Amino acid sequence: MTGTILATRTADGTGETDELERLAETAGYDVLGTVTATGPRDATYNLTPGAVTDLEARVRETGATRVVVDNDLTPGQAHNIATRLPDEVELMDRRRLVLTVFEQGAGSKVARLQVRLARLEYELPRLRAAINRDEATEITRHDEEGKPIEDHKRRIDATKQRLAQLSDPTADRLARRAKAGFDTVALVGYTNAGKTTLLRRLADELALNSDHHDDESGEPTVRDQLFETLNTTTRRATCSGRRLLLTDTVGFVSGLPHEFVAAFESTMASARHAELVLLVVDGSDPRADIERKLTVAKEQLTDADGTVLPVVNKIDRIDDSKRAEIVELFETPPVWVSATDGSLDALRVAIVDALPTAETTLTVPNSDGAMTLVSWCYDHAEVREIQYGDEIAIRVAGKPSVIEEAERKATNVELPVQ
Ligand SMILES: Nc1nc2c(ncn2[C@@H]2O[C@H](COP(=O)(O)OP(=O)(O)OP(=O)(O)O)[C@@H](O)[C@H]2O)c(=O)[nH]1
Ligand SMILES: [Mg+2]
Repeated sequence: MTGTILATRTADGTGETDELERLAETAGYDVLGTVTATGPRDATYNLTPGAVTDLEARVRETGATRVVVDNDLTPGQAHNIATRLPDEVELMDRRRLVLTVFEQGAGSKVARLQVRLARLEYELPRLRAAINRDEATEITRHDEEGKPIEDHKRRIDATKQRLAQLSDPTADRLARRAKAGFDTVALVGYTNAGKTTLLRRLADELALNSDHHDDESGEPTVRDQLFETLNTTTRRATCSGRRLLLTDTVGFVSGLPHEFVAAFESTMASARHAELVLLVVDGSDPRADIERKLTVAKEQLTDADGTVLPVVNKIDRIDDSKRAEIVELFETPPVWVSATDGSLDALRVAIVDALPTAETTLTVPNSDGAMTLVSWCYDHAEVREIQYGDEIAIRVAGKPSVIEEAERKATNVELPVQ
């Protein structure tokens, strides 16, 4: 653990450091204290001069070896703050901290390359600024040719090329699966909302099989940390006879630095192409946070193909008055759940209701072929009613392409041999 001091700036004195603190803890830093600057933006530090003086004092008094500033710092601002701090203190801005957390969490090859690209892009303007200040010697001592900017750019290009070669198969995979009769459902939402916990509950209660794909490292993990899920995980579930593929995604974060958009891209692709998106919200957050986080989510989901179903999680931690207070934030009524306590039946019903559904009645001669069709219907859709006689009438509902296939199969059922 390295002793860390956080620094934030707010215009009106209502500083919010929870998220920064959790990010720092997720990175494994020991947070020793926070300095809050109140007042307008200051171009030299992006803090206030008074706060930088406080920061300097706090660092010296606690022996902290790292400072994390909540705002994004230009290379010049970073330099100005760094010169006020003891030499051994590492200074990072919020972006650099998010990068560090991503670096620790990236599991798959693609995720690692995306994080590497984000880091190289983050470093490029800083490297330029350092060279302009004639202080490049330290940063560039590994660059023997002495062309650090060109080399850096070459590394960026090489990383982009490797990423392109490993092009993300998410969209293809989802299209294939949708064709194969699966309803694709993605869980999205702010980091720590409870997506992974919910996925595990739904899959555990409903799973016939689990379906693992390349990008994933086994059982999805749940820890009280941000960005616990950096790689998507897909598991199979069955809901009212319908076969679902549930995909977990990395949590959103507000003010996502642009370098990370690519890192989020592959996980967001699964959400964008899913037939249904469960937008998971932590109901125990303060109302204002929920509102802010919903705005972030909406931005990310503007081009989603499917229906978006809001799900308010952690209702074990809220009372009726809190519910009444937050319900008005939603354009469509949310489903209320607790992923850790209580039943998810209402959610399962809501999932099936929200999926595109077709219904048909198949009438086929009573034969062995009919029995095969009946059992196929039970495996792939919801059999709502069945009547046996000389003919068998099966009223069945499910994914439209599955119902079409059932109709095709029904026309091929042959008369029984007399
Ligand atoms: N009290 C309570 N805690 C919950 C509930 N659901 C999840 N949690 C806790 O919330 C924390 C975060 O849950 P995760 O499932 O990892 O959240 P996530 O949305 O997957 O987070 P990221 O992967 O970081 O995006 C864990 O400590 C869970 O145990 C709930 O219904 N009630
Ligand atoms: Mg998760």
